[in-house]
Amino acid sequence: MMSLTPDQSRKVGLGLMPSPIPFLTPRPERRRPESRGHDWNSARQDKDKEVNVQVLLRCRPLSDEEQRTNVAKVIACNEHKREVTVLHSIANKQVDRVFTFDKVFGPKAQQRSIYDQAIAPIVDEVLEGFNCTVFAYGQTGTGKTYTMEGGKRNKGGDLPAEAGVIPRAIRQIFDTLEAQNADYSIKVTFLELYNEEITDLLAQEDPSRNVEDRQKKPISLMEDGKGCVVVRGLEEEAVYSANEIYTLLERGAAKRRTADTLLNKRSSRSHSVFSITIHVKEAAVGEEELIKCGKLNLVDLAGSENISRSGAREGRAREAGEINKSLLTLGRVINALVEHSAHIPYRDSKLTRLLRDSLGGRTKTCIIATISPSAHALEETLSTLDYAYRAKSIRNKPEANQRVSKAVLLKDLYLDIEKLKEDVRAAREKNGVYIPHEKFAQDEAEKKLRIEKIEQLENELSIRDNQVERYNELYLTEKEKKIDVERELMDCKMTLEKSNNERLDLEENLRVIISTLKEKEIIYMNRTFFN
Ligand SMILES: Nc1ncnc2c1ncn2[C@@H]1O[C@H](COP(=O)(O)OP(=O)(O)OP(=O)(O)O)[C@@H](O)[C@H]1O
Repeated sequence: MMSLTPDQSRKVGLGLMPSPIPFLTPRPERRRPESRGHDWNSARQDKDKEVNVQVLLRCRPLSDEEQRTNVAKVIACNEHKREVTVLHSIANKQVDRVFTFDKVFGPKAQQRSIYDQAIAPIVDEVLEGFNCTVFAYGQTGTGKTYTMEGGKRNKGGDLPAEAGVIPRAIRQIFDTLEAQNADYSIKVTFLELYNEEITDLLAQEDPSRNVEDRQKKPISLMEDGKGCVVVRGLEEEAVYSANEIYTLLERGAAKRRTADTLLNKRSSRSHSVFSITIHVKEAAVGEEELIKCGKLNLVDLAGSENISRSGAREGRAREAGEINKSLLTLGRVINALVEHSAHIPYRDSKLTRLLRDSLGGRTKTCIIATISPSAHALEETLSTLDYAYRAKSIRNKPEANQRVSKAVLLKDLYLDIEKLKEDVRAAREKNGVYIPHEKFAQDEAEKKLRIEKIEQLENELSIRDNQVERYNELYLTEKEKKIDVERELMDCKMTLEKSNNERLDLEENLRVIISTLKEKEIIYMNRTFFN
């Protein structure tokens, strides 16, 4: 079981779903925010409204190297028609393929324009209390990280033109809340999923701990009993200004593992999830102060290319295999959702467990598919386009998070503190991890139910096995009977053929006899006539 260090216990962060967080209001003296006109009742009325996952397509420009070597371009983007055309010829015959997406951004599209058109409205939804996810999907080197994180910061602290979705989202959140004079808190987490293991990209190395302790990152995924996935042991970092984000991104980027591949020297072979949780104090209703909460997940997936093409070998085979397992499961989840299958294999990989609510759940989701215009990447580009096109038909039911009263939030926090104290005690005494009594009882009850279910399934399986065995025996008997009948049929056919041949011989003989008789009759008549 995992144990927590006192340092972690201070900062333990929970969940892809918003967790109760201390209300860090930077300016308590500020006046109440003006209402932005959002009607929470209407948000609740929207409960059953299904919306499709939004899919955007971004094609990067040819790199300097590609331009220098005159690499052919096989992609044409029509932003106005929201179409991307893959110029393709087979045996001198032009067989272009055209795909339509919710938005298409060509090689000239600027980071700012993509953000303003596609992401800013999503961040507005987060500020209204929704959970939203944006994830980047595509082949290595097509610009996923460029789109999500973007270029380096300017010295002055302004956003550079190359800033990606993450810094722009943080800037928009701060700007909006400041303009409203809102009381708010913003917290971020940054995790990496690599070889089905989660690493906290924001966790500071504690030099006082020994190497073994440092390597043991007790981060695990847990279900919270309400169908939500919780990342246990993840540090939540409070952010007080938009400029701080670069320090966090740099801290995270430094920790991200990269491996050289034949396609891209510093190819990211892991998935990363950057989450921003916002708590905003709303106008008080009577005595009660209400707090709304929204969460934005920004997911940068590992390169989608297949293992053989990326040149991953031997030492990295496991690594590549695991990454593929997560992406394959993501593909299977998308297929199952599109085909309305009864079983969606979310549990088959950590990535799909993490993204569960974003695919077919209550989260608003947007996928940015990134492609290269180069002829060399044609095969992967077509596969990304097919994948992204399929994802367009996934339907989610976005639901705004319930507002919580400050009193309830504080109560939750006190409970959390108590739990963390117990965790620390358990860690100090090195006797495992503290689990509250109710949680333990609930886990035990679930375990009992699961054991009963397994027994029931085993019984059903054994009944089915017996049936299968019986049917097998029946099948074998029938098969033998069939062989006998076939043999008899063959004998009959041979007898029939023999009889037929005999009949033909007899008929031939008869014909000879008749003709002989006729000849004799003529001779006899001639003799009689001349005599
Ligand atoms: N739209 C773009 N405009 C200009 N340069 C771009 C664009 N997209 C990507 N690039 C450049 O292409 C290179 C590869 O991009 P990036 O690292 O973002 O790819 P990636 O898809 O994240 O790859 P990986 O899967 O390895 O993480 C970088 O040098 C980046 O600056």
